[in-house]
Formats: sequence, structure tokens, C-alpha cells
Amino acid sequence: MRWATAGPALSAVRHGGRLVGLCGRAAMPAIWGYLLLEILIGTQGVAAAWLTKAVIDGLIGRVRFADVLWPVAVLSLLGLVRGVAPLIRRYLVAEIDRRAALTAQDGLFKAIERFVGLERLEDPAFLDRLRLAQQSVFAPGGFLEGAFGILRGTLSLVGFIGSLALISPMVTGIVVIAAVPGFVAEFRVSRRRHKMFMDIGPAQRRELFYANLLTDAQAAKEIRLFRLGPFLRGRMIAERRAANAAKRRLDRRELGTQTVLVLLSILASSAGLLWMVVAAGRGQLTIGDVSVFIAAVAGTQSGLTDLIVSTTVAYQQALMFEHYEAVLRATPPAVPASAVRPVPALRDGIRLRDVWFRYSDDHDWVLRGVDLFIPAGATIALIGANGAGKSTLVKLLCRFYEPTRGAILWDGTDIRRLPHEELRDRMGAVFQDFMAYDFSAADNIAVGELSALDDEVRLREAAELAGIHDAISALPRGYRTLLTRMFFAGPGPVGSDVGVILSGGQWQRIALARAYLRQDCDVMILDEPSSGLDADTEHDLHTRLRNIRSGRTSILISHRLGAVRDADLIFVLHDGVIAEQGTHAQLLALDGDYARMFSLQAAGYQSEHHTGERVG
Ligand SMILES: Nc1ncnc2c1ncn2[C@@H]1O[C@H](COP(=O)(O)OP(=O)(O)OP(=O)(O)O)[C@@H](O)[C@H]1O
Repeated sequence: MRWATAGPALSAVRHGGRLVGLCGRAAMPAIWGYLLLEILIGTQGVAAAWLTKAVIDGLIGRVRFADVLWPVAVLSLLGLVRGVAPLIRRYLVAEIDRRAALTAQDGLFKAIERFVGLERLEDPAFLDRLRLAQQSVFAPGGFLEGAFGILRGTLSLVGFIGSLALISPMVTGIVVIAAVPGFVAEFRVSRRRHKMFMDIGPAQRRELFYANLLTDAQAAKEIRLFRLGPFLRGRMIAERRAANAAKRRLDRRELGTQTVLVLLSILASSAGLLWMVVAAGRGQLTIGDVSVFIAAVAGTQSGLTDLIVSTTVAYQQALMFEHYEAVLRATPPAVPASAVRPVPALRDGIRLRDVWFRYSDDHDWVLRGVDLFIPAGATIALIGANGAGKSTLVKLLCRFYEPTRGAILWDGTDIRRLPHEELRDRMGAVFQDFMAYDFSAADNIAVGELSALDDEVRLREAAELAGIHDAISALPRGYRTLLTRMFFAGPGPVGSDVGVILSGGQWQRIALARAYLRQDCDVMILDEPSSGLDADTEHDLHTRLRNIRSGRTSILISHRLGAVRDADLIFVLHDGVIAEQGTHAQLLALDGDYARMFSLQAAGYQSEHHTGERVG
């Protein structure tokens, strides 16, 4: 993967434009309001200083009461701006932040959906980047706050520096020059902080992993039985300590730099005030001038600090947004709906032509030139030892990975040339590691085919076929019962129902019900669909599947050879190639691996049967 390599400052400017664009798309009216307020806030300080001078000079010059009344009235109005504008600004900032973060988050997850396969989600470097990208959904709001802070600071500075320059160009020069090291130092710290966040990313992700593990109900059994708590907690704390050490180093450096800068700035303003006392003593300044001078020195200093802080915030957020942009760059572009051609129904069959596959260059080959043909309408079985590559092969069929060499042809067309979503729409599957979602029973079945989400009849039909309807009906809220104890079923804790936990076999039936929702699909993949089922249900499952799927293509993976013997074709995967293929009878006659495994399993059942008889 190629990440951006442009200089940080340049890329910050580039990202800045995009961040503002994103904020604009999310909350344009609020941005205009915010801008107006910043202009008001940025200019009111200078206006107040000059109005104060007018009042003081007017009073000393003994002008008419009416002549000082208008500056006093405007000063009161400015007081109102000073009091209320920051409150409204806070609301607008929060609103822009919320909206922009929502837009950014939506964009990020839409981009993640566009990944065709699983490789990225198994790449630690990408996952580190993704975590930072998730954090950077708040960057647009933060950047705008920084950018508008720069505007506010600049407006205020122009006014104060101008006022100061009118009274003493020399003092102005000293105060401004004293601020330059601050800018340089803050930029450096920002860059270091950004790099530090990238460096500690993996440690933070591991810490989160341990923290989640320690509170995960599923992991709790082993954690308690094997007394893993202190061990995992120790690792979690070690990761946190490592991250803390990196943060502490930077904080100390920042503390030192900032202390020096503050001293420099105090020195500059003290020099200015000293000059003012001398000049006022010589009668070169009026009392009004003195009041403007004092306000201008303070205003210039706070304006410069504001400017430095705002620039740093904007810069940091822009750097942070690089992660967001990098994830978006890594995703394939969205395909316009008009350009998508539907995948035609399978007529002839699926052919794997000399398929080689390994998960990455660092991994061994899993498949080493697999050639096989799955005729349309046939039930084929895939068998082989643990790790032989059976699940990998079906993952390739679903385009979760691409073959490293060779091709998979859908009626003669390379599946890489077919739109992956349409291809997957033609498939149903029960994966070996199917998901148990923390949803209701209805939702857990409907995930197999979302068009059935609110269709109780279809959901019930699928559940009946999978033999789980009765169990679901008996739950406290039937199909609406949550199949988790992570959440409340109702809106709040008091009086709300909590969910239930299903058994492993019941979950397997839920997964089957999902697949039944797609019973009309072209290709059904069943990867160990019956491993958790009792003997009766397993038999029932295979009979039902045979009847429902009769005439449709099915791929069955199972270690229980009794379950696959009725398949039209059985493929034995060994050492990354198809070592044997044929019907059950043909493979028994061949007397190879299949025959050996089958007799071994059959002998196991036989001996148990005999042992049982003896005991009985
Ligand atoms: N995502 C992955 N990344 C790297 N290696 C993987 C990945 N998934 C599987 N493997 C490796 O690929 C090989 C084949 O695994 P696969 O799950 O396809 O085997 P299988 O035949 O389905 O095994 P089983 O009968 O145990 O389910 C194994 O050596 C496994 O370690």
C-alpha cells in the first residue's frame, strides 16, 4: 500500500481544504453563523480599547456628558457581544462537530464496505491506520475551530498591532518578534505529537484488545478457569505504560518549550510597559493613550497566543485527517449503479482452473494448482484433513480473496470480471465460523436476506426448516427476544427484558435458517453446517437440504463422511491439490484416502456400537 509521502506542512494545507469542504457539506448555515461570530469576537477587543480611550480622554478634556454617552453605549453593546457570542459560538461549534463527524464517519464506513475482500482487515498496518482514521472523524470540526480561530486571532491582532504601532512601532516590533519562536516550536511539537500517535497506535490497539477480552462474556469462561485475569491485565497495563511513557516524554518537552516561550513573551511585554511609563512621564502619551497601549500589549499577546494555539489545532487536525484520507484512497472507487451488470444465473457450472493461493507472500501455499469443475445443479462435497484448504477454497469462490495464480470461472467468465456484490447475491452460505450477532432472533435470521427483515412469514418458514422455530417461539418475546445479554431489549434498564443465550447447536440452526432464507440462490455453501447438531437433527438437516436444493448447486464441507456420501461428486483435498474425486462408491472402489477415512469413521461407530452392546 502506498501512503502519502508529501511534506507534513504541504499535506496539511491540502487536507485543510478537504476538511473545510467536508464541514461545508455537513453544516453550511451553522458555518456562516460561526464565521460571523468569530469576526465580531475578533474585532470587538480593539473597538473596546479605542472606545475606552475616547471615554477617558473625553472625561479628562471635560467634554459634554452627551459626547461620552455614545462610546459608553457602544461599549455596553460590545460587552453583550463578549458575553453572549462565545455561548452561541460554543453551541455552533458543537453542532458543526456533530454533523461533520457524522458525515465523516458515514464516509469512512462506506469506504470500508467497498473493500471487495478481507485482506485489508487482516493487515495489522492497515488496522492501525483504520483506528487512527476512526479517531479522525472529529478532525473536520476541530480543524474548522482552528481555522476560524486563526481568522479571529488575525483580526484581533491586526487591530491591536495597528493600535500599538500607532503609539510605538519599536514596542510593536519587540512583541511580534518575541512570538516567532512560539510558532516554530508549536509546529515542531505538533509534528512530534502526530508521529507519537502513529508510533503508539499498535500499543493502544493491543491495549484495547486486552481490555475488551477482559470484559467479554464469551472469553470469561477460559479467563476464569485458567486464571488468565492477572496475566491479561498485566499485558494490558504494560501496553498502557508504554503509550504513557511516549506521551510523557513529549509532554515534558512541551512543558519546557512553552515555559521558555512564556518567559520570552513576559519579557517583551515588560519592556513595552517600561517604555510606556517613561513616555507617559515625559508627557508623550495621554491617559487615553496609556489605556489603549495597555490593552494593545495585552491584546497582541493574547491574540498571538490564540493564533499559535489555533494554528496548532488546525495543523494537528489536518495531519490527523491524513489517516482518514489514506483509508479512503486505499478503497476502490464506488461503482455507479448504472455500470453494474447483473451476474447471470449459473447454467453450466463453476470451474477452478489451476488455482494457486497463499494468504500472503510470507505464508505457505494453501492451494497448489487446484483443478475442479462444479456442475450446475450438482451437490458436491469437499473433504480433507484439518488445514487442507477447504474453507479457503470456498472463500475464493465468494471473492473474499483472489487466487494468487489461476482463475475461477462462472459459466466460463472469470469471477474477477463479475461485480462481486451481484455474484454474492447468487450465493447462500453457512460458514464454519458464522456470526452470532447481539440482535433479536428475528434480526439474527434476517441478516441472511435483509429483504425478509420485516417479513414474519418468511422468517418463521426459515426457522421451521432449520428446526429452531419452536425454541424461538418459547422465548419470552418470541422472535423479538434478544439473543444476547449485552443489551436491554427495551429502552432502559428499569423493567426492561434482558436477552437469552442460545446453545451452540441452537445457534447453528439460526445460521441454517439464514441460509434457508436464500434457498433459491444459485450456489449454496455449507461449511460444517451440522458439527454442533444432534444426530437426529443432522440427519433431518441433510434430508431437508437434499429436498430443497434438489437440482441446485450446493457445496458441502464436512468431516462426517456419512453426511457427504450422498453427494453427486466428492473431492478430496490433499497437499493443496484435488487428490481424489468421484462418487462415494467410486471413491470406495479407488481404495485411497477417502476409503481409508470412511472405514476409520465407520469402524469407530461400529466399535462403539459393539462396546455399547457388551456393556448393556
Ligand atoms: N486468514 C488467513 N490468513 C492466513 N492463513 C490462513 C487464513 N485462514 C486460513 N489460513 C491457513 O490456511 C490453511 C487452510 O485453512 P482452511 O481454513 O482453509 O482449512 P480447512 O481445510 O477448512 O480446515 P478445517 O478442516 O480445520 O476447517 C491453514 O494452514 C490455515 O492456517
